[in-house]
This record gives sequence, structure tokens and C-alpha cells, in this order.
Amino acid sequence: MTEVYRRDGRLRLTIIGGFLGSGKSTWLRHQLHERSFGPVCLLVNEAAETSIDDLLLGGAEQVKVLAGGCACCEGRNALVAALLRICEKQDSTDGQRLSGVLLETSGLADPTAIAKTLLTDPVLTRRFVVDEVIVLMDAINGPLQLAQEYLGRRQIEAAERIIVTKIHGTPTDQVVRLVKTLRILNPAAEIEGAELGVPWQLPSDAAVRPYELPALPAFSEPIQSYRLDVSREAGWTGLSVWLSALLAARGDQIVRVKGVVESPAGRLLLQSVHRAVQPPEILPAVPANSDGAKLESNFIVLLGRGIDEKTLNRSWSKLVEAK
Ligand SMILES: Nc1nc2c(ncn2[C@@H]2O[C@H](COP(=O)(O)OP(=O)(O)OP(=O)(O)O)[C@@H](O)[C@H]2O)c(=O)[nH]1
Repeated sequence: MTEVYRRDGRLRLTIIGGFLGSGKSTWLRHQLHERSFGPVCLLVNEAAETSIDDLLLGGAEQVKVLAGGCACCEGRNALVAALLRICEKQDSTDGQRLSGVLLETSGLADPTAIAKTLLTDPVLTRRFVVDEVIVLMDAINGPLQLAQEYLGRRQIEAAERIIVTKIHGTPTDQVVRLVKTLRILNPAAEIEGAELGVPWQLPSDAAVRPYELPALPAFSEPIQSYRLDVSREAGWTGLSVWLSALLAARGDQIVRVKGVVESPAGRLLLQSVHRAVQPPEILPAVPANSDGAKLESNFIVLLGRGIDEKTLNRSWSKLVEAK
């Protein structure tokens, strides 16, 4: 059994990666609830300026947000600074002793680049050890991501442990093909299944073949984030109808939507992955363990390619005017 604290005093850094919407926060939430990682500080990195994941992730000793840039590229310095602050706090007498740090990367991050940051920083290498790189892949969207997204493949190649999510309800042969393809991309990684964070048996079938993946260019148009402030006038129903129509028309371009909207029932978390809109979830009134996060509401963040911000705003304004 792994000891909670390393004998050399270094903190374990666990990197949790995976494409946009693959299920990182959902899986982590369950692990934190089960206290699978011991006393940890959780760093949540989001590519968008507005962070939402931290609102859901109580259960760690501390939750810190690195928003507005991937920790593997433009957010690298913020990551280094955050890790150094954790060390300072550990050295101070009032700092609670941690066994490690969990870094939930943005869905657009390359875990290898993050690990490299740590391994090339002389101070960080003395204080941290990269314990494990865990990458999540969603059984529904994974096959398309591997076929189309170079980054999706890079993430899988970086993993020591791959967790396939959203298995329940996905056709069995799709899951088997995906797992076989993952084994080809990364023969050394352990591959497990999970459904909403809970371990889930992966199906197998010797007769099913892996996907044939086309060659991909290393660079493609970057996925960008857009924030839309959604006024209350449209109401919850107006917003969900508008969003469903938007995703029906542009679900190929819009990879991920997350938002927080006020409703008579409380603050609702709204999210979608491609065209699949999830049932809304009522958010806790105050996010647990958060570092004084602002409780923003009535906005959505869209991540995708080729989204015209003006058209988006115009379309939303039309809905509000029609009210
Ligand atoms: N059915 C099912 N849905 C899941 C599972 N894991 C996550 N989801 C849903 O998929 C959506 C995205 O999950 P998240 O955990 O937010 O994904 P993420 O990787 O943290 O997303 P980003 O941080 O935006 O990249 C949510 O609506 C989840 O409820 C799963 O195992 N099964």
C-alpha cells in the first residue's frame, strides 16, 4: 500500500487530463468524496477566463483555480507560481500537511508539457514528484476525438492510467473498439472504466477490431472560448431552448458549453458536450474550500472553433427582445 506521505518529503503531483468534457471533474469529485488521494490540494486549470469546475469540487483540503490559460502553455507561469505557493504554505507552521497536489488540467492541455514544466524547474523538482498522469476519455465522443484531434491522441499517449468514462448506454462494440484503439496508442497504460466516477467493468470482445486512425496534422485551428452574459429576462426555459437550437445547428463547432444561471430553485449549472445537453444541476450556495471564488451567475462559456461572437450575441439579443 502506498504511504500517505513520501519519505523524502516531496509532494506527489497527480496530473488529471483528458479532452473537453471527457469527465475529469465528475471522476475527481467521486475520488475526493471517497478520499482516494488522501489530504490533497486541488488545482483546477481552465482554459476559459471564467472557472466553473471549482464550484463542484469540494472535498479537497484546498481548491485553487488557474483560469484563463492552459497550464501547458500560456498558463505555465501561473502553474509554477501556484505550486511554489503551496510549498511556502507547507513550510509555514500553520500550513496543513498535504500528501500531494491534484492538478485537473484544462481539456485543451497536453499533460506531457505540464510534466516537463515540473521536471525542468530546479526548485519544483526538489519539492514535487510527478506521481501519475491519469487521462480520461469519454466513450461517446472519444472515437471522433481520436480521429480528428491531434491533442486527443497526445493526451492518451501521455497517460500512465486511462479511464474510459460514459460507458453505460454507449454501444458495447464502440467501447470495445475504443479500448483496443487506446491500447494501440499507448500499450503501457493501465486502462479502466468508470461511470460517474465509480469503477465500471470494461467490455471485451476478441472479434471487434480497433478504429483505424487517419494521419493528422500536429496543428489545427485552436479551440477558443467565448463568454456570453445571459440576462435573466429570457428565463431558464428560454435559455435552454436557445441553447438546444444553437447546438443542433452548430454542435460540430461548439465542443463544450458550461454556464451558471440563476433560477427560482437556486443557481443551476448548465452544461453540454457537443450536442448532448446534460440535465441542469443545482449548485451549492457557497463552493466548499474555494479560495474566495466570486459567485458569478447568468453566464455561459462556449468552447469551440469558428464561432462568430457577433452572431452569437445577436442571436441571444433576439431571444431577449422577443420576450
Ligand atoms: N453518463 C455519464 N456522464 C458523465 C460521466 N462523466 C461525466 N459525465 C457528464 O459529462 C459532462 C462533462 O463532465 P465533466 O466532469 O464536467 O467533464 P470535464 O472533463 O471536467 O470537462 P471540462 O473541464 O470542460 O473539460 C457532464 O455533464 C457530466 O455529468 C460518466 O461517466 N457517465
